[in-house]
Amino acid sequence: MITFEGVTKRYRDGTVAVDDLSLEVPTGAVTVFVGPSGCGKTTSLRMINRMIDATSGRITLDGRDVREIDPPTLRRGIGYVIQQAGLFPHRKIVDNIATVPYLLGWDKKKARARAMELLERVGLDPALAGRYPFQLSGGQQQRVGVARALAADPPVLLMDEPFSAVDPVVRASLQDELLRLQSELRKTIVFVTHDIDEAIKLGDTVAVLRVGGRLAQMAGPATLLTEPADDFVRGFLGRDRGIRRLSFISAKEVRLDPAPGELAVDEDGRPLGWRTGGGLSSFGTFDPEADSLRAALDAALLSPNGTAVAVDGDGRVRGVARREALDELFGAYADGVPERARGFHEQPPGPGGESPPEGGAETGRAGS
Ligand SMILES: Nc1ncnc2c1ncn2[C@@H]1O[C@H](COP(=O)(O)OP(=O)(O)OP(=O)(O)O)[C@@H](O)[C@H]1O
Repeated sequence: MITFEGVTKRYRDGTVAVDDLSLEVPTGAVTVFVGPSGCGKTTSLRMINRMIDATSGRITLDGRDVREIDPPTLRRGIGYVIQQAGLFPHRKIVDNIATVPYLLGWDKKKARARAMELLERVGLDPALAGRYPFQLSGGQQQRVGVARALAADPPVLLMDEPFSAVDPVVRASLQDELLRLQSELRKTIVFVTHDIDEAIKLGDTVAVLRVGGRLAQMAGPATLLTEPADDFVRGFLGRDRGIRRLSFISAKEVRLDPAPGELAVDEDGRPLGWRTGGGLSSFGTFDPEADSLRAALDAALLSPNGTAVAVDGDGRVRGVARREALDELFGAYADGVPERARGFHEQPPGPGGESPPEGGAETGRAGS
């Protein structure tokens, strides 16, 4: 665990970037620092690995004051990922990833083998190993940045706006990849962003900072959306809080009815459409085992009769969710949403999970 205990950072010119910050970063989870430009996110992050030293207060890592640990030793246990990856331009990808193992004195063969393993782990083609950074796309470079930070298997990962220089589609896939990696690796991650949607998607816990480096609220994303502490947090969260909250409720709880005869299916039981006058109309699907209530609602809205089609992982019809069944759950959660700790946070679709089932359905899958 990392703790901030009354941490203040005053720069030489008198700017107070962080003011009496106290919070706990739990082990094995993603904690996001989010807030407007200049609120002290980067300063807070860099005080953890002592790229910046606090003026007063104390930061501990597993109970030890980081000031008692010499910076090179401290940083060996802390991976660091920055915007635009910060790769060494004259080193091949494989050697970029192996930077820390080389520094640690690993033999070249072992370090390179580790780099190749990580290249695959972050979803890159091993054939890219021999290229130079300029020969990779921005998204690929960011993946290399993540691989490099993971090379020596540090328990802690600091990520400073790592995905903000790429376009929204690439950014979403990098976020999904990080969630997937984290479900295997369970690192202690501190992630800085100014994008509240990214914070809500990635964070197990989200710390909202206000300018002046003061903590406005720290909570799980569902609580943040349900109970913003004040007008600043409410304003920062923006619109659609009610809909976005639904991403934190599993669609498992939706009551299913048997599929009616109006729903046409193919020979494998996959939906084809709702029978209307002369043909088939559109429909939306959701997988109750994997999707959220938001995805189920979206699926209902995609069907002209307001009924969502529930499918299994292979896209076969399991039943239907009528609007009344969805409304029951909306009512049940009107006062609050259980945190991810209660067992659900919509995970990114698995490989191939984004393609609609055959028959051209629009799926109700909604990003969180
Ligand atoms: N070396 C420095 N000397 C003086 N002031 C600084 C220095 N570095 C940062 N600051 C100031 O400290 C405050 C916090 O900066 P910081 O970079 O931590 O914020 P941030 O929340 O990460 O911002 P952004 O989202 O724009 O990157 C800002 O007012 C900034 O201008």
